[in-house]
Amino acid sequence: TRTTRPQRLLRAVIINAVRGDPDSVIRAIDHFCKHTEWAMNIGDEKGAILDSVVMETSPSTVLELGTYCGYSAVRITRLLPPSTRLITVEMNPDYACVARQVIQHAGLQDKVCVLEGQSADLIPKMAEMFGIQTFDFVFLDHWKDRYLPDIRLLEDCSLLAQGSVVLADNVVCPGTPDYLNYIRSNLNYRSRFYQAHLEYTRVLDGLEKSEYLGCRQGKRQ
Ligand SMILES: Cc1cc(C(=O)N2CCN(C)CC2)sc1-c1cc(O)c2nc[nH]c(=O)c2c1
Ligand SMILES: [Mg+2]
Repeated sequence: TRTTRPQRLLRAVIINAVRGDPDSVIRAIDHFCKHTEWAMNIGDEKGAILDSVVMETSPSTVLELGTYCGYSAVRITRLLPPSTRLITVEMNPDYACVARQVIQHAGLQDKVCVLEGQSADLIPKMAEMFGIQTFDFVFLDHWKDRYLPDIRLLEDCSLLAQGSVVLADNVVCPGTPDYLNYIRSNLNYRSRFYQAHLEYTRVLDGLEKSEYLGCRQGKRQ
């Protein structure tokens, strides 16, 4: 196939969404994925849960790991107050290129920084790069095997504060058992599972929301 799936998704956004209207971008991507071609955006069912967690957190500093085509970056950023920025990390340059165009079509380019590179390399530089201390909200949606090492790295870099919220996609499908075991048995977090379905399918999936309680000791027995 001449074009890639992200490029075909971008074309659907350009054709069907109103420039500057984030909700129409979200609708155009969901329509494309339901009726034309499945793609690994969080989607509308889990997206509504993401929206509610973002709104209840009302974060000032936001980090997303795993941009893909920018769908969740648009979902999150459209809910943020004017002065707040989203930092989103994507290791695949082709995905990052499409995401920047999707985000621009939504009119949110001034509120989103798409960082190309590996989360493991970039997390230690975040505080210095952006002049921030901690993230109020972190969305994990990059790769199941990186959730656990990256949450540990965020802790080690003191990038989580008491009250910080970490939301993880795909904890059932494809599944992140090591991350779930860690976060649910760790006294420094209060976790809650939101049952849902894999985007655009009837396959079971879910989101895990974990509030960082600050640095206590020990593990739950
Ligand atoms: C690539 C893929 C295939 C899945 C699946 O079970 N499939 C059966 C059903 N058919 C229809 C689709 C394909 S689930 C999934 C996936 C979904 C996400 O939300 C992801 N988020 C972040 N990073 C990922 O690697 C990621 C992968
Ligand atoms: Mg996902």
